[in-house]
Amino acid sequence: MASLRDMNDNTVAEVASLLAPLPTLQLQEYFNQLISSRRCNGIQVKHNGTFGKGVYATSEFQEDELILKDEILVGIQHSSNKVDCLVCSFCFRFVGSIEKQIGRKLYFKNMGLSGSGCCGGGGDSSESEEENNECGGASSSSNHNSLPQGVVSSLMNGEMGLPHTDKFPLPSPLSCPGGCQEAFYCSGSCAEADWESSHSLLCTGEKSESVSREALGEFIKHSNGKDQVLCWLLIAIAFTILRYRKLKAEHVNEQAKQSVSQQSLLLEAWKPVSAGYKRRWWDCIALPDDVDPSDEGAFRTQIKDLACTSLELLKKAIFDIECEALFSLEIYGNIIGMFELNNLDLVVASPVEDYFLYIDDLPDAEKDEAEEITRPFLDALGDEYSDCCQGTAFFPLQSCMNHSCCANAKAFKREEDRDGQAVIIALRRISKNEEVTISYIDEELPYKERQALLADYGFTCKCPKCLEDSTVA
Ligand SMILES: C[S@@+](CC[C@H](N)C(=O)[O-])C[C@H]1O[C@@H](n2cnc3c(N)ncnc32)[C@H](O)[C@@H]1O
Repeated sequence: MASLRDMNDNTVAEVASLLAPLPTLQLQEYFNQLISSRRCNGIQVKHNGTFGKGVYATSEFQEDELILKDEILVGIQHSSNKVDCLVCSFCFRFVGSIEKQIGRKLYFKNMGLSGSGCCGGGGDSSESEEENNECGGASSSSNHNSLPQGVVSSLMNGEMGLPHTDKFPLPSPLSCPGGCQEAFYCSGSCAEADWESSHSLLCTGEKSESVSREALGEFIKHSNGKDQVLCWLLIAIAFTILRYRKLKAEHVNEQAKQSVSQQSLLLEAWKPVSAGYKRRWWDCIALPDDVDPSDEGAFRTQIKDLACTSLELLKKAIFDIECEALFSLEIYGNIIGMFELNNLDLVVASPVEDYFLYIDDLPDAEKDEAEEITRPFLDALGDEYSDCCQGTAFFPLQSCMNHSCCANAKAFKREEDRDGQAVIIALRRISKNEEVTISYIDEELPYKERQALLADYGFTCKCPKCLEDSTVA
């Protein structure tokens, strides 16, 4: 087990430097670059003096105006949601066709595998799913009439077509270039970007660059059975290793110009993770409701033991001696802790929902004609016709937003936002220099419940609403 005790002095020093806060100037430079690459010029990230970094408006925003669209650094679709929605493994856009989406879902449903529900299931959230995604309502029966498997298969395989689906074209799914049959993409550029950023190390197919595909499979199985956050961690470590290798390759080409140490290359590769707010997983994880406060110590030890076990599996799967520091328990705990404190729901609305709403809105004669064909499928899907893509992700800029129970912004997917990016919209006018805040919790809850939920993030909220409510609570 890679505890600090087992590591040589160099690696111990490397772990310490990875965990040291980034110098202010470097941090500022990193976020300035990120902001300009995202083309969201009305904001800046800066320290607010009281609780770390925050996002501030550098120009005025009007109500409903877009403040920020942030790309995912590391994200995952919930494993239970994978049978409900076929999406690009990199950008989370729906792929295939309406027929394929419906056929596939019914196929898994007939096997008893589907059914996470649109607004149910999965993952810690710093934003309510309701706000991220509005699930509409075509009239559907909750009576799940199953269809013959032959009909379902021909729909899934593209042998059977449904009316009006040409209005909802989706990109054809491209298979993983590594041959894993688990990742699919909406385009060659997404396939390439995913391969380069993490998937080449995580692919279980024949072209995998992992140390052991068997160990990788074991790690994934273990994580899905315990806590999906471990899969997220696997991607975060693979991402850092591949960034390191890329920087090293670039450096080898530039070697004659200047000499850069292995340690500084790893520090540079680690910067996106380094810039995130973090604490150790077993220190910051919220105590579940069913654990008695007197058992808190034992619970935290149990979480640390889980981290130790999964770290062993991870090392067998993707260990890289040049990045040994990443495989220490301290780093491991801090990456998961960062995720726990910063993750945002990843939600992408379903084109299948749009399709049935479109049919429902057709003029009577056309609607009757279409529904004769579509109705059995809608009935078979039941309320799950509108299931959206659900997952969880870390967004480097959005994660700098602090909380307020009377926030001036929120995460909200608009009609046109059809991929996994985080979209932040102004809830009211925001003036220049004002801090942009979002609510991590349901701000309509009573004061005490809000504070209890926010305790999981390690702070007591002192926003104007809390200050006022605390006097009457
Ligand atoms: C998602 S991060 C927000 C950015 C963070 N301030 C940073 O320095 O990167 C969440 C953490 O920020 C701090 N935080 C956010 N909102 C806060 C608030 N209203 N009061 C006190 N601390 C807050 C807490 O430590 C929380 O765990």
